[in-house]
Amino acid sequence: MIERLAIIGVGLIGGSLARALREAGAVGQVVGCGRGLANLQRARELGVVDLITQDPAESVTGADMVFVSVPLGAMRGVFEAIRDRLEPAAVVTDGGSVKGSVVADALGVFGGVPPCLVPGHPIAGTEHSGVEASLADLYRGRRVILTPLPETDADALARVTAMWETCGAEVTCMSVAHHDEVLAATSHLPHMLAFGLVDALARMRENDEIFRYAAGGFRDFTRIASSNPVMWRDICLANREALSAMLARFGIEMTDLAESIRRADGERLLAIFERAKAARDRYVDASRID
Ligand SMILES: NC(=O)c1ccc[n+]([C@@H]2O[C@H](COP(=O)([O-])OP(=O)(O)OC[C@H]3O[C@@H](n4cnc5c(N)ncnc54)[C@H](O)[C@@H]3O)[C@@H](O)[C@H]2O)c1
Ligand SMILES: O=C(O)C(=O)C[C@]1(C(=O)O)C=C[C@@H](O)C=C1
Repeated sequence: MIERLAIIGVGLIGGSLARALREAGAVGQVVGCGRGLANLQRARELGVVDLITQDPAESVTGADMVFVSVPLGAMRGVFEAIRDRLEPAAVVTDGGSVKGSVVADALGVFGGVPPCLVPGHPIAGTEHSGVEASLADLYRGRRVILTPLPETDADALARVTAMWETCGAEVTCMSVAHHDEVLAATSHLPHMLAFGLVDALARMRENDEIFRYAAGGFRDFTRIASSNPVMWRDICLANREALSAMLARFGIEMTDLAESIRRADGERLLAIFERAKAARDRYVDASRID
């Protein structure tokens, strides 16, 4: 049971956590903190939070759990604002999509990794933003990755694990570097492909015609190109090393595919598509959390 939860950044991710914990009856009071007053007022109207403030330092007063769910570029500023105001027993965790940058921000601000910090990342989301888009069941049956450090307090890790399990998620721990490499491949690269494809097509003269005939495949593949541009700029900058390596590798694969098409190498094309179909079918089966 969390007595007082501070959510700094009451958007899709923070709002969904508050909703899930409330629905489970696992939280006493929720304090919402953000920059936009209208979004905070809406969060209170929707019953996602009880109290609102635009001051991160004020939001953590009396909080036993602090969840930071702001874009990655704003993490450091939030850490600076709350550093001297955290309760001695408070646990701090976050939902940022890249973990190396969050840990680096914490190191820079706290002068070392604070034992109360449990870096985390719910592998769940949508292309929508803001509290209005938050959902009580966003994390049900989904995975949450935690990247505890050697300094991380075992009790803090247990409390954050229990919090996510209460939301119906399955918690996995891994190293910061491994997290950032894996997510560069499975989340950040696909977003680059979707943004890149839509932008390229939209800039082509004949695109009015092209988009008119785009159907299910285009829609499925490009849904994530409607995601928040600021959030994705920050993710790219925060994970630029792993993402650049992944883009370079993928570029080689695309060149190979294009060459097979140019050479009319049907055998090679079939081999690639059969391998890909088998891998995706396996993934779909394996990614089900019952
Ligand atoms: N959207 C997704 O699918 C998804 C999934 C997993 C993790 N994440 C991560 O979660 C975090 C939040 O993403 P989101 O989708 O909830 O975004 P969002 O835009 O819905 O919410 C972010 C909120 O943070 C507030 N904010 C921005 N700067 C702030 C600051 N300096 N101080 C206080 N509040 C501030 C914004 O006003 C907004 O209400 C990001 O770090 C993102 O990488 C997103
Ligand atoms: O489903 C979506 O819309 C998402 O983009 C969610 C998604 C992803 O799967 O890539 C996006 C970013 C995250 O950090 C975690 C999850």
